[in-house]
Order: sequence, then structure tokens, then C-alpha cells
Amino acid sequence: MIVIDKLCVQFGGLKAIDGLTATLEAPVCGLIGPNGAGKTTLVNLLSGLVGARAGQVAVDGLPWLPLSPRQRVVQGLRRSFQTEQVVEDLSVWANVQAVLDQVPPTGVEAVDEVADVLGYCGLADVATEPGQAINLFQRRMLELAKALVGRPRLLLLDEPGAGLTEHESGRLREALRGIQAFRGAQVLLIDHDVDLIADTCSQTLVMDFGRRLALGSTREVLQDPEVRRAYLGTEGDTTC
Ligand SMILES: Nc1ncnc2c1ncn2[C@@H]1O[C@H](COP(=O)(O)OP(=O)(O)OP(=O)(O)O)[C@@H](O)[C@H]1O
Repeated sequence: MIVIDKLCVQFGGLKAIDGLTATLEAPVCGLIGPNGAGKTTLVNLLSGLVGARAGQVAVDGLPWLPLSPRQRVVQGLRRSFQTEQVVEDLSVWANVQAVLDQVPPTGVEAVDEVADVLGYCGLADVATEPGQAINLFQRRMLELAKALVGRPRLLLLDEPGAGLTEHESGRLREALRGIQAFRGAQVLLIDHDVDLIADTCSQTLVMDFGRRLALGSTREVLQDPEVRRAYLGTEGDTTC
């Protein structure tokens, strides 16, 4: 559970996050909003890449902002980026193993841990292929596999579904919905694909101009006229 209290992040005179208060408790929580709303800044703040000017954040009751980026990883923070960070000349297996080498031991044999997440992500058949040989969908799933090793607590996923076909997106959604049961970790999911958010997130935070525009069940939030006006641009239409 992520508890954000009166959070402010400022770049010079620009308030990228402006007094944000929100409790995110769903297993998979959506984060949406127009361009420049502050979504990536919030993810950067949770990762430790930018600092807060004011406010507090707690993750599962742990005061989060005093921790260094490395300490956050040790505490189970994992992150994927809009552009995948696959090492092209390492095998799929070695890409995952490289992350496992950087996080605290879990007590499970590394070989079992890597095999487990590759199986979960549907990558067992390409485990020995080099990063450069796998397709876009497999690259996206490899990013997910890397985020799942070594007792993750919180996954921050930035547009994991970009560029996928409907069928591939369906497989990704299934994997996202199962993460809490598989690893006990919470997911914060940024995506501009409202269908993906609606299908995987039971709770969604909508940001606009660094502020909270809406927070609640995804179904209600996506039908909120203010959200539709600011983000979806379809105030009258209630189908999402
Ligand atoms: N390092 C930075 N220095 C200065 N301004 C920044 C910096 N990072 C973000 N901003 C500004 O902060 C505001 C919020 O940006 P942010 O990238 O968090 O928005 P976003 O909701 O993720 O947008 P998008 O959907 O386009 O990725 C924007 O006005 C952006 O220009």
C-alpha cells in the first residue's frame, strides 16, 4: 500500500506535483492523466530519482522518502521504463539473472527463481536466445520478468503495453492481474491505454497539473465527467 501525503515536487518554478494526497491500495493500481500531468514525476519520486520539496510517502508502512534509491530496491522496488532496458547480447535468462544478482538473496536457488519468473512470463522457450533475437512482446514480458525476481514489493510499470497487438495485450493483462498472487507485490501501472487500465486495475489515480483529479474504483473514475473532459475528451459518452 502506498500512502502519499501532501506531496510536492518542484522543478524551478514548475510544480510538477502539487500537494498530492492519495492512498493506493489495489493489487494493480492505475495512474493516468494527460501529458505533463506529473505521472512520470511521481514514479521518479517513488524510485528516488527526484526529491520531494514537501510531503511524505509510506510504502507498506515504511517511510519511503528517507531511503536511498538502492535501499528502495533492497526493500522490493522494481521499475520498468517506456523504452525496454534489454541487454541485446545477453540471453533472456542472463538478463533476468543480472537483476537477481543485484537484489538481496531470497533463500530460493537462483536457477529456480529465474526459471519460475521466465515460466510465469511465457519466456521459458526463449531463455537461451539473446536479447536482440526476441520480438517486442517478448521484450515487454522480459521487462516484467526482471521486475519479478527477488521478492518485489512494488512494481512501477511505465507503459508496458505500448505497441502490443490485442492478443499480446491480453496475455500481458493476464500476467499483470496475477502478480499479487504470484509474488505478493503491488503494481502501479502507467498507461495511456484506457482499456488496459480498465481491465487490470481495480483502483485508479488520475492526475492533472500535478494534482489529484480523481481517485477511486477504475470504473467510477473513468466515468467521472471531469476525468472524461480533462483526459479522455469525451464528456458525454459513458462507455470506456
Ligand atoms: N527534470 C525535469 N526538469 C524540469 N521539468 C520537468 C522535469 N521532469 C518533468 N518536468 C515537467 O514536469 C511536468 C510533469 O511532467 P511528467 O513527465 O511527470 O508528466 P507525465 O504525466 O508523465 O507526462 P507524459 O504522459 O507526457 O509522460 C511537465 O510540465 C514536465 O515538463
